Amino acid sequence: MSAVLELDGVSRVFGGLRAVDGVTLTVGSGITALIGPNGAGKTTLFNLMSGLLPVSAGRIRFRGQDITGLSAHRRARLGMARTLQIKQVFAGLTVLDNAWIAARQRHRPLDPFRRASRDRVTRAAAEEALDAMGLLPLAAREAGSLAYGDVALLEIAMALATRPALLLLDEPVCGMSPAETERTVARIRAVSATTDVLIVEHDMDVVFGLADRVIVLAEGRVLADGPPAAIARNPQVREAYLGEEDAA
Ligand SMILES: Nc1ncnc2c1ncn2[C@@H]1O[C@H](COP(=O)(O)OP(=O)(O)OP(=O)(O)O)[C@@H](O)[C@H]1O
Repeated sequence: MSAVLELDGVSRVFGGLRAVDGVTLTVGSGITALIGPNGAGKTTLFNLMSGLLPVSAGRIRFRGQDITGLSAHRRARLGMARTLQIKQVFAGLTVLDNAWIAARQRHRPLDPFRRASRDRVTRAAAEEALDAMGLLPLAAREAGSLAYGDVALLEIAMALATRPALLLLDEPVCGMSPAETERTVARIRAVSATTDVLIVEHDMDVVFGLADRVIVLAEGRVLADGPPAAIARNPQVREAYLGEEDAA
């Protein structure tokens, strides 16, 4: 089985600080969770993967292709989709239009004469993505009128509408009620049957309930990498988190 995403010695330096320090890892099929104490470098690593930040050193391959120097936009067109901690939907547009705009970014036409068939593909991708997130009944609603949990689901739907090979989710249940969290977790689990997912998440119940594999980052380095049960037992991981609690 080949990995969808491969990082080899990836580092990112901010001034004198090595926020990400020589990370080598692969992201394979199913749901991979990236966890770690505050300041471990998770967000920075996520931004390096998606191309929001350039690496200071190392290489990144996506579906076998070296993408180290590619912009976030180019990575998206190759099939990498991401959501951000700060929700980004067009509040004045309908739910369907939001998904449609997202779908169109990936399925942009090269041939203007094929516009009609392209529009069908775009619309189908938008509707499938909304359906996957349970949002089809809200398709005609203005996105700005949605409950917080539905906005978060719409954001994931917008990423899915590009029909990605890899979906990167940054704290997808942050700020949600327990009921919204449960619903979102079930949707992400269903999506993972057809799309590989990498999730950065602080909620340990979500991580250990959802992930097939957990990668623990501490001080910019990979501390542990394995199935959830082994990670939960790992003494170094426990120590990294206990240290955080002591400091709090
Ligand atoms: N743009 C930046 N400029 C300078 N330092 C930064 C920048 N972004 C992150 N850092 C530093 O890099 C380190 C890693 O930060 P990062 O946000 O990646 O960690 P994190 O694991 O996502 O933390 P949290 O769980 O608190 O969100 C921190 O020490 C942070 O202060």
